[in-house]
Amino acid sequence: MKPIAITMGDPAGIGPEIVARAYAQAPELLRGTFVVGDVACMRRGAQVAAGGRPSLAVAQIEDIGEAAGVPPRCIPVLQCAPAAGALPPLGQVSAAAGRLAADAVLWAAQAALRGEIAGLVTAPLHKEALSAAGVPFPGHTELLQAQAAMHAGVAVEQMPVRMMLANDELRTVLVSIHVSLREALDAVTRERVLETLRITDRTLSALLRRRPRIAVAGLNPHAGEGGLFGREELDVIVPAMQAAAQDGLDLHGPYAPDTVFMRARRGEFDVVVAMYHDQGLIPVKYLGVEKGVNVTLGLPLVRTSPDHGTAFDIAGKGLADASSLLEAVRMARTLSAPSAQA
Ligand SMILES: NC(=O)c1ccc[n+]([C@@H]2O[C@H](COP(=O)([O-])OP(=O)(O)OC[C@H]3O[C@@H](n4cnc5c(N)ncnc54)[C@H](O)[C@@H]3O)[C@@H](O)[C@H]2O)c1
Ligand SMILES: N[C@H](C(=O)O)[C@H](O)COP(=O)(O)O
Repeated sequence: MKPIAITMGDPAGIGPEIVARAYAQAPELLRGTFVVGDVACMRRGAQVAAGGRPSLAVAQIEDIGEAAGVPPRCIPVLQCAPAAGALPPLGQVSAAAGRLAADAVLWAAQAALRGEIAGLVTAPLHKEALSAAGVPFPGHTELLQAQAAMHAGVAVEQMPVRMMLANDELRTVLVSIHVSLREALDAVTRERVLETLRITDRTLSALLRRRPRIAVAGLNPHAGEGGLFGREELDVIVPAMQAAAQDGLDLHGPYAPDTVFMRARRGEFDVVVAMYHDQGLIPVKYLGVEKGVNVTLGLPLVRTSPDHGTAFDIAGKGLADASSLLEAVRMARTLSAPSAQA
């Protein structure tokens, strides 16, 4: 079994401390993983996670093969880029921290695309810090899409990906992600909705080993109420669903966005396709940021992440919960099992 890489995230945030806490809380689950990032930042994270007790040791490894030889209760860390000159201050946006976070993700993406690791679990990075570091992508999803497209020698448009957020009760897949709400409305096109339905069906069929029951949220209040409150359902979403239904997809809706998540949570559907970022993510995060996992669908590699961000307000205070990161590791293991490959 190939190892899973855990990227450290933005070192000014809670990334390093939740990674260290995960190794302390769940050593069995973390067996066969290693961290990609900065050794000094991870040592600081391990001390924060220990909260005054002796912290786990951080063992610097030089290559992937060394991870398995690290003694128990040590965190294997691969220094993927030159070490940070000074530790980035906690809780602040900085280009230096954004650069360290990006370097780890780029390293792990390349390793995954070369087939050297089973997948990557990404601790949260800060999008403003990423931008300050000159990285031309808003988040992991777009960065990984670009890396995968380059690796495959195709244009980014030919490597369509989608964000899924999932917990035990609810899954949602988004038609668009890191764009303004105005742009998100323009992104509700027949082609994008159809592509989202197809990616959702393909990935969840592999995961569930049966066709998923896909509910589609409308865009407008009450899913347009027959055209009274907007026509996107009639003109865009239904035609996309009709095209997808020709391939046998199990589709339902479009339903009123304010009740479709409740219905899915009760078990009526396996997943809800949401028309934009907040429509889909609020219901999942509201159930608890400690439960959700972010999965990028459509990539030729496994990538999962906690559903929360860098939490600058609590970074370094020892308050951060590692549960979502642990769920992300569990999900990465499930998805990297041969039976789950789409
Ligand atoms: N996977 C990722 O890389 C990822 C995911 C979401 C957000 N982000 C980024 O993180 C940055 C900050 O985002 P935000 O402030 O909107 O959301 P956030 O999730 O960082 O914080 C929201 C609230 O939840 C709390 N919180 C978050 N994670 C927690 C944890 N593990 N334990 C305890 N409390 C926790 C925070 O303290 C804060 O009060 C932004 O740049 C955003 O884009 C990154
Ligand atoms: N949209 C995600 C969320 O709000 O949880 C988050 O920004 C992470 O995005 P990436 O996985 O692309 O970094």
